[in-house]
Amino acid sequence: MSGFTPEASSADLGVYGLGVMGANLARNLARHGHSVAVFNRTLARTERLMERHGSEGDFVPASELKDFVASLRVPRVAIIMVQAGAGTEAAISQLADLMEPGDIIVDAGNTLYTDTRRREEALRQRGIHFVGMGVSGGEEGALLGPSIMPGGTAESYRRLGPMLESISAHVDGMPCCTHVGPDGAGHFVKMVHNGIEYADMQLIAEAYDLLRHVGGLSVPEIAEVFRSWKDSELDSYLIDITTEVLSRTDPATDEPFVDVIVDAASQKGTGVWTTQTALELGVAVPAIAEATFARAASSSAPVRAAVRAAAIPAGTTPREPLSAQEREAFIDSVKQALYGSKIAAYAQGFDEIATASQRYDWDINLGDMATIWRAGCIIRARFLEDITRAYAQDPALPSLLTAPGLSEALASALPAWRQVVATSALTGVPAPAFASSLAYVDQLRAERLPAALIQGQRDFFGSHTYHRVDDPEGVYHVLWAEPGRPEEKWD
Ligand SMILES: NC(=O)C1=CN([C@@H]2O[C@H](COP(=O)(O)OP(=O)(O)OC[C@H]3O[C@@H](n4cnc5c(N)ncnc54)[C@H](OP(=O)(O)O)[C@@H]3O)[C@@H](O)[C@H]2O)C=CC1
Ligand SMILES: O=C(CO)[C@H](O)[C@H](O)COP(=O)(O)O
Repeated sequence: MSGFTPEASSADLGVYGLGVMGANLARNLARHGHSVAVFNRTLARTERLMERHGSEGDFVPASELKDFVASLRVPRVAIIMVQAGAGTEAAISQLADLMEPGDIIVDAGNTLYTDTRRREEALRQRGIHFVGMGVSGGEEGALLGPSIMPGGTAESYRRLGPMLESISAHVDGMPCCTHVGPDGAGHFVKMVHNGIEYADMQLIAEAYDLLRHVGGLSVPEIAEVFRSWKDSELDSYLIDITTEVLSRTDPATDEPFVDVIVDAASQKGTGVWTTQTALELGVAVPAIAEATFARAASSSAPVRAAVRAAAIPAGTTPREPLSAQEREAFIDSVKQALYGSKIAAYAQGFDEIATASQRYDWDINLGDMATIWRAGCIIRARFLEDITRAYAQDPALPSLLTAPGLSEALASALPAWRQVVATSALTGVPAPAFASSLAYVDQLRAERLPAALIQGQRDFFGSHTYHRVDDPEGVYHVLWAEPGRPEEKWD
């Protein structure tokens, strides 16, 4: 039986959890010259890392957690990269019992920011810095340079920052890592990153579906369309990987690979958290919510089967093959609808971050968030350069929809976008995220909303009161049950 007993105080920092992300994060740190203590609950993973990659740098493996902690130089830094929920809770509590005031525990997994706030406060009472840190980039990003979003104290960032910035992705020499803000700010921003990721993926999937079922394109043709969008404002990692997935043929059946995958999208929770949190904060994120609901709807197999069996008719417009000219025009319209929807989805995500930053006094720099998402992470895209520029010009931008450049792009996309949403409704090829993103823009640009009627209804049934346009601060109520229905002004 093998076992590792490391030398005391021999490692710069440690990684606890050597699964997909943890192992690659540890390798990335070691490859950048840091001596990295490594520990995993199941020893086999530590052994595998050492066997396969032990020569890549200065690893300090430990079989026992107490030896792992003892191997860290003071003040100790331990990065946890384990399953969210009970696994993370267990790892934090075990580490905290072995650490001392001044030490730093980093939770680098996807964790709900309210848990991070709670843990940060509890560990602060014990003098231990707790850092909730978002990491994005998947398996490859963790190894070659992720986007890193650390929260916690400024003091902990002074110790962590240089190590994290050394292993993050870089754009024009700038690291895709910055101190996001105190306590749960880092995990909050990672959560919204994932919410935007859900929306972006759903929008791309809707574009694919419309091109296939309305445009009549074959899967390889759609792959070529996506490939050509790389030379446009839509250039992004998610478009790249979509092209790869659509270009694959299943070797067993010779069918397009996408046709052999069960059409039920899974989720691990970050889209739900982003949507729930937006509801709690009172921020509208319909594209993110719609993307999350679309995954749920796709996975409701019995409900889908029952409704399919009910033979509810499809759209009323006959789906005749488009002429070559119509096809090209439709492809361009879908492209514009995708870009317009994407701007709307990012605007929603940034709005959610801005609202939380105010609520929790985090002072998050939105321009910095766009900057660190330009490379390394799943939502990396050319378009993030525009967002970075927009916040550089006006850090207090009320909405990305109003940013110079983006508002013009939105305006120019709108006619085609409306056509695409109308076509989706008429043909019955669903495009919920395209439609809700469009409705979001239309709501925000409207001079008057029917919300006034809702206020009237609320006042009628529940005396919930309303404000008048000629006295916006005053509180009014109509005595609906009394003759003549007089209006009262309340103090
Ligand atoms: N995969 C991805 O693309 C990304 C994942 N993340 C986040 O990173 C974290 C790790 O994910 P990933 O590497 O994919 O997961 P894996 O499933 O590959 O690895 C899970 C790790 O968690 C450990 N673990 C589980 N339960 C416990 C426990 N009770 N006590 C101690 N250790 C435990 C496992 O140890 P053992 O070997 O003993 O089972 C293993 O090391 C998650 O929070 C995830 O959300 C973040 C960004 C991207
Ligand atoms: O954090 C990530 C990417 O940024 C993880 O890959 C996460 O698991 C993605 O979410 P889901 O599994 O719900 O699609």
